[in-house]
Amino acid sequence: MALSETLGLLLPATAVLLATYTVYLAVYRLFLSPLAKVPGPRWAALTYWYEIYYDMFQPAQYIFKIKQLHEQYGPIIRITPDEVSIADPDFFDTIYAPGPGHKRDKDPEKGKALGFSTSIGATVGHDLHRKRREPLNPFFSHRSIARLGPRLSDKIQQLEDHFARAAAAGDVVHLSDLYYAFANDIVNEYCFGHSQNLLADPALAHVQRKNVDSVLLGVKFNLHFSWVRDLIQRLPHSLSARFTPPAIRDMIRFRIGIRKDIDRVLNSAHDPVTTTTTTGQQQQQSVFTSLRDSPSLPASEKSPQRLEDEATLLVMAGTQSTQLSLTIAHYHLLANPDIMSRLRSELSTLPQSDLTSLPAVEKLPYLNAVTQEAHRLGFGVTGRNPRVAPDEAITYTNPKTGQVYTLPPGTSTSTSTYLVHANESIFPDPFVFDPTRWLGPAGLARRRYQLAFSRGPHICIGMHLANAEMAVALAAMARWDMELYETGEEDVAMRHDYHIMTPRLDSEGVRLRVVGRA
Ligand code: HEM
Repeated sequence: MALSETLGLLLPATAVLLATYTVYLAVYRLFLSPLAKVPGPRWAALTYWYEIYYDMFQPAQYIFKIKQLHEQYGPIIRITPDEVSIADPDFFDTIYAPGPGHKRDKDPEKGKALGFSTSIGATVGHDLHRKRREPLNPFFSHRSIARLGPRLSDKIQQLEDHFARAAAAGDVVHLSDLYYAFANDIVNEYCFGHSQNLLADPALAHVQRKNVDSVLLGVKFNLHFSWVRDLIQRLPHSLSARFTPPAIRDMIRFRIGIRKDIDRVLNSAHDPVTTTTTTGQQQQQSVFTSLRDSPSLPASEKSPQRLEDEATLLVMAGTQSTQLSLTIAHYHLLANPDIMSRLRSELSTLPQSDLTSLPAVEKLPYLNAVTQEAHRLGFGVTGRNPRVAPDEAITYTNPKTGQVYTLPPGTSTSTSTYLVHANESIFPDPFVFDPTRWLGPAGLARRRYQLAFSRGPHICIGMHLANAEMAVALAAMARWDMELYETGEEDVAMRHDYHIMTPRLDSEGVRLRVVGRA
């Protein structure tokens, strides 16, 4: 048979097959799927293009649309053909932190957005995640972080030197850059025993921060079209470089730097680097020397590629999220003099020598409340981070109608932090920065709705580190009189969800002038 005849038969047959499959898929998704009875817009049940529209054409807006849809359809809705959103703050733990005996996997599709697929943050399976996370946990306990006090003080001194120089010269301080550098130096030193001392070079910090922002702007594309990224990565370097934007090239350089650090650690495998604490105990110097020596991890888990993934996540998460919470807190302290004055009067109750002491400042209730409120309006990881119960059905009863929904094992289910932190019944006037909502018995009761660090097996490993950084940095900034410079609430308010909360896209970050010592 001639080629043209074969094609003449094959093309219509393929078209008929495709059309039949499309009709079958539509009928399945709308009527036969176990999720068919879950309320929500039919377009969202029918096609992923509904989500793609609100992620890509309305830049990173689906998170807000989902809140609107909940107001329209109720607390449980289907937001993609395979994912259900439940806007019930009291159901959060069932999805994310169900307790012993219940497994929760991550949704494998969502991990594609960021890359570093073998890091704990992107590990899909419950058991593998546990195996990878266990050797890391001791490093990030409250006790371990408490030992960092003196190192934090050095970095605070560097930060204050910038404030002092800016006060003398009348310069504008790019606070977002300084906090980016501050958090980056600390997490690098903790992971590898050294940093690039970014705080000494705010201009470089600016470039790196902007590059990370640009990379994050690509997360929605990577989420929906990860195959394009994978394809580009498989091209010869000379070709792929043409399609690679400058920010991604910088990210590649960043990963090459991380790999060098990992190689250095792995190559000193028989010479573990240890330090002696003030009590004379020997302790591992850095996170990665410890991972390298961990007896619970098989060799395959210590491959350079896996450790590179782990380190990339730790450094990125440890820098960007902490910078955001610090910047939000600092902005609101300057924009609301009454809040600043209450913080200062609390700090004035401490002896002078304790003002830079981590154990002393982290116990201050109002300073802690300011931190909590900054975390709340930072919304933690804004990407929905759905969970999948691999071997049990999840049952949800709509409290208003009494209707029961049974989501079969394997259903991707989520509650975004935005749905909880912006819930008026828990946080009245949710977009107002009000630390007092975390004080007293009512404040204590509200803590269970603080989800900035999530909960359950994937709870943020760097929570105590971030809080320690917040405590010492906020105590330090309160020692200075500052004025915001060409900065408004739009520079710290969530306007997009690019995995983390993103303010208006043309924001320069928080900038200020330092008047002098308070
Ligand atoms: C204010 C600062 C921070 C916030 C709001 C924050 C928020 C979060 C959230 C919400 C998660 C859970 C994501 C999920 O459900 O998959 C998470 C995970 C993680 N965070 Fe943080 N984080 C912060 C600081 C840090 C720091 C300082 C580090 C570095 C030490 C860090 C490292 C990680 C890692 C490695 C994970 C993955 C944990 C796992 O999947 O087991 N984060 N973070």
